[in-house]
Amino acid sequence: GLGLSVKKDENFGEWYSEVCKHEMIEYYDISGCYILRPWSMAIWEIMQTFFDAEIKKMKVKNCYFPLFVSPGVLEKEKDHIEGFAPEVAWVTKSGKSDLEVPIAIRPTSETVMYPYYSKWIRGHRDLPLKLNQWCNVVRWEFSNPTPFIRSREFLWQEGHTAFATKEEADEEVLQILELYRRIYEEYLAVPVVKGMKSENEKFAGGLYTTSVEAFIPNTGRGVQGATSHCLGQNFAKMFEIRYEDEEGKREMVWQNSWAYSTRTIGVMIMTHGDDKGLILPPKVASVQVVVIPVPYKDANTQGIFDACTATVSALSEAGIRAEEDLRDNYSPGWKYSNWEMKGVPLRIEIGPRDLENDQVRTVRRDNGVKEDIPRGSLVEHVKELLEKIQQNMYEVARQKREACVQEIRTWDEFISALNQKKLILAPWCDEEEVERDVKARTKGETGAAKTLCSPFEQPELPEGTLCFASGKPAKKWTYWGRKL
Ligand SMILES: O=C1CCCN[C@@H]1CCCn1cnc2cc(F)c(F)cc2c1=O
Ligand SMILES: [Mg+2]
Repeated sequence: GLGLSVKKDENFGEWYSEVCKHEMIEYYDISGCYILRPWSMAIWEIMQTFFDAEIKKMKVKNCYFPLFVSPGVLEKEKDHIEGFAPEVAWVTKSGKSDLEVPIAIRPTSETVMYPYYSKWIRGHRDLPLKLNQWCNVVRWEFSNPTPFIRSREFLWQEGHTAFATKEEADEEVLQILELYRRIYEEYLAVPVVKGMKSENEKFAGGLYTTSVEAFIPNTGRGVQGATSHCLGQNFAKMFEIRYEDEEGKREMVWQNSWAYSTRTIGVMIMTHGDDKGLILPPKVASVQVVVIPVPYKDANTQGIFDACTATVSALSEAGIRAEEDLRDNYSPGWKYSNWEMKGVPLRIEIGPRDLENDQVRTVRRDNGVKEDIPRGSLVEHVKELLEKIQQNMYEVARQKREACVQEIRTWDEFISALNQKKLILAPWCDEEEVERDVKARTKGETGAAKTLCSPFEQPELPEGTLCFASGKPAKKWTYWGRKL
């Protein structure tokens, strides 16, 4: 049928899968792989256009490294790879014959790129080196595949930069993190928390990891939105990436790496969708306004169609992404449901009365509000409406997320909040052993609780506040929760 077979609050997993199938993705015959159809690819491209322009302002250059990794190099990284080894996909044959040596498919590109960073970086004039690539990566994950959120192949950008000083690296980590916040909050209308990952949750190969964290109220689960790592000099040591400084001394470089992926689209769908389907934030909607004729038996049908076409061209000339749906084999009602399912943020209806009054009827997808606006002030009205929709979607999502935040002080309060699917803010002693202990004590079929991040914006931590889990003096406020 046309509608969704389940409600978002009743069966979130099934709801999400059905919503995704309304032209965002198609399931593929290899488990964990999905087809990105134009309706979602357009979202990826709009974000890419923004982010690519922003990193170019930061003097980052795009490049492209091979998909294949030779085993020697991949295994060079004992510590950070060993945990990931089961996820690495290998090419072992070509045609009928076995390859002499199996070749890995990149799950991330440090080991592909850094041998060449070592070759290219000789003197301090070669720094900073700032490269990015837009590509796919493959991680043969075994936990439940979810469209956009967890797939065996996904699209991302991965930035890899090298500096002479730690100060430069530290600064860039936060500049990139701010871009990730903007992608989520300004484009996807999804509120995120900026913070530092714990020692346990950070990228093991790096020095520290910062991230933007989202939260899905329906499931009470946190989801890592994007990461920006400072790698310190760890990879410089491993790959001999040194430069000759002004005094002729050979110094190791300081490096960062940072990524966001098509997971962003899944977080947006989960955050905004409702029981009528997708709701697209106007900033990332490939069709922001759909214009639908409402002909009436003997009324001036051609006049109505012409008004629709004129409306679309007026909006398009103003830079608004508008489309008319003049298909004569579907009723207006069917079209309303179809475009609501696809999440088009604003609908314009033009019927006989609208024609007479030289007006159009607008209907917002986010809150259903209808408004008749005169054709004369169409463009500025629609621009205003799209901005209001964008802002409203963000505010609503932010209020829903804030309603889930629970500040706790004791273990019992922690467990109770966890069972109520809350986003938990707790005073923590910041000891790795304690985080491992919390994971162990909260393990269950719905997954253990772990730290999401320690927010840069720290609430007041009164002297003498104790860690909720260990009873030791708390050092910081940290968000905890189950993860998607
Ligand atoms: O997260 C980023 C930003 C972009 C560049 N990479 C870093 C760290 C990636 C961490 N990571 C994440 N997943 C992995 C999966 C693997 F199979 C594997 F061999 C290695 C990794 C792995 O290193
Ligand atoms: Mg992983």
